Amino acid sequence: MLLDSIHSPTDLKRLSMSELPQLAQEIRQFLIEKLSVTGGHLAPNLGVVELTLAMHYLYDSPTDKFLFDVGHQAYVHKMLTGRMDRFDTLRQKDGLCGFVKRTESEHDVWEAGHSSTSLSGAMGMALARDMQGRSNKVIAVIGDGALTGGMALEALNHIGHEKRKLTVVLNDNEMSIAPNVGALHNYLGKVRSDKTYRKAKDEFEWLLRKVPAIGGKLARTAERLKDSLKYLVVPGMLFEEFGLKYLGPVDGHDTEKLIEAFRQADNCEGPVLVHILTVKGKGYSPAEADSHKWHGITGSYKIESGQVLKPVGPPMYTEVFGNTLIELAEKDSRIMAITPAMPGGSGLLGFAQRFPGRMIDVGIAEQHAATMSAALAMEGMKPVYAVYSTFLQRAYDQVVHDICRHNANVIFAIDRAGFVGGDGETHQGVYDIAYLRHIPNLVLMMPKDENELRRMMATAVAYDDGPIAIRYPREQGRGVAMDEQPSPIPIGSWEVVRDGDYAAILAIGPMVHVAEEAAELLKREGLSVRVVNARFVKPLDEAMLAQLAKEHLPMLVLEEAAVAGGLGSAILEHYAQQGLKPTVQLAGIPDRFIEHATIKEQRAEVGLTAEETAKQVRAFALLKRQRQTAN
Ligand SMILES: Cc1ncc(C[n+]2csc(CCOP(=O)(O)OP(=O)(O)O)c2C)c(N)n1
Ligand SMILES: CC(=O)[C@@H](O)[C@H](O)COP(=O)(O)O
Ligand SMILES: [Mg+2]
Repeated sequence: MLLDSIHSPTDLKRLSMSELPQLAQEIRQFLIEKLSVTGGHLAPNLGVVELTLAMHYLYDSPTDKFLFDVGHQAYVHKMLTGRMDRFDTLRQKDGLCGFVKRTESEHDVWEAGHSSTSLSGAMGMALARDMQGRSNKVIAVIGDGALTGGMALEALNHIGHEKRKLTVVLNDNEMSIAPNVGALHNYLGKVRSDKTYRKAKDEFEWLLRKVPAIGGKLARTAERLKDSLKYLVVPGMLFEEFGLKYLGPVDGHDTEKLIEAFRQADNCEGPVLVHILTVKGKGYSPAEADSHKWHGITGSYKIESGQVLKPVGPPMYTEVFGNTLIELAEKDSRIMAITPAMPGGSGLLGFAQRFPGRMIDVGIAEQHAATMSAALAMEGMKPVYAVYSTFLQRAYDQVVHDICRHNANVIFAIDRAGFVGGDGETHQGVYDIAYLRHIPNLVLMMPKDENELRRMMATAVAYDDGPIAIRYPREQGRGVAMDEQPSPIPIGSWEVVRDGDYAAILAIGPMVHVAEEAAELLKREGLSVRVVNARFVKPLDEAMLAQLAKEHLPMLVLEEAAVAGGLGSAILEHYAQQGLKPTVQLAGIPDRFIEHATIKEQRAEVGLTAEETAKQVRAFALLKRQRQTAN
């Protein structure tokens, strides 16, 4: 096996070009086998085997900078840079990160997780290089999906302006996670299939090669003619208009052709875009046939059959959301679903099938999705903006400026709220409470189980007074019975799920059940603890807060979200404004990033467990005695 001899890019360079196809085959086999146990982003990585080989074969990483957009397709890069032996730990606690990770290797120069940042990174690295008089290469690999992200176009615009030397490799596999959407996608499709240009270009080059060595003038004319021919037929001219030289399309699975194209790019002045055509999932038939499903696999699969092993038990919150939205949309034709490139992950495929034209996938464009939703609401529609908590971070200003300021009646369906597990720190949905609750006009709520999610969706659709957000976790429901006709919940009303008079735990979402388990543990010690489902972050249930203060119950606020700016902070602010000083302790995510692991491990890492919660509540007794002694 050639692969056994590869421990660094230096080892790779010792191989002959003719050995690379075999190595590519071995890399694919390695990925298919390893990920059949660990899960991960199989299809994207199978599509970039030859590309990554060509880059490491021709260039000198880390002197030459490789920037992988999103970074979910960097497994081959990790294999070639000495991390093959760590793939059994992929996306696991203290294991190999599923994205590029600077602390893992000197070859990992640019981290991501969120898409469309690589071109800005490349521009910055090229600028720094030039300011420091260095001469290294800068190569950014960006997919056709990530190219629909606004940041990428901002960077392209600047790259074309600066005209500094760098290479953009556009990895065009016609797929985002779902099939890619948008004018850019259609445009690239023309280049992929433009037989006229490809035939004319090949014939022209054949002709040029036939004519004996052409003198300078005629060569320059020929070059100009080729460019004008290109201008006439090749739609890839968009990039030339942006100020980048366009090369391609190149077969993205032919290592030799890729190396030739990169060499050509290296010989050009200024920025170059090399457009490569690849197949997402290349080399594994189930993934080639359905690269949407095989974009990212959570869990394991059977290699031969391609059967993905699904968790048994209640449906994910996402599935309950998708099914409930269909029910609601049956009765309300104003309802539209908007997704920034995540129709599958957000549970909207059924909705799209049932209501063609009422599910709008805008591509990787969270900002555009938000502002467009505001306009839809202003014009009498009932837009449901379905977005992961972490990706909504991209649209913070649009939420403030275009939705809440207008009090636009947009419904936010914020999925992946809380820890997300294997995707780790770039994807944790733990900041949305902090970045949303301070915005005027917004209602923010989170259900304790899947039935309450349905009730909150009914609440949101019935609510016409402005923006309203529901956040829910990346996990299965609790297996509770679901109301046939979910009834709306009074806005701002919390729920006492367990009575008690020793202390109170105010919890939200899945933490309500952690609180109930903690209360059960404490009951065995004779301590009766009240559990409140503090399901509205905004508005707070001020009547219940007054009651709790009046009873002098010490309180613990339990949330799977950043403590800073979270629900607990809101409660402390409320009491401070009332001039009250009850005992309120906060339990949530501390001021640091939480890396990849299972959700259970991530919760344990920050103490969001029944045992830790019980310990904190038990400490109230000590606090009480200390206070009594002091008085
Ligand atoms: C800001 C942001 N929005 C959404 C996502 C989710 N996401 C991850 S990869 C991906 C598709 C990327 O498509 P492309 O760039 O073509 O790469 P490919 O997977 O096809 O290689 C999306 C939408 C993200 N990572 N970042
Ligand atoms: C790389 C990326 O951002 C997406 O593929 C993300 O990993 C999807 O997350 P879920 O698996 O939670 O849908
Ligand atoms: Mg793609």
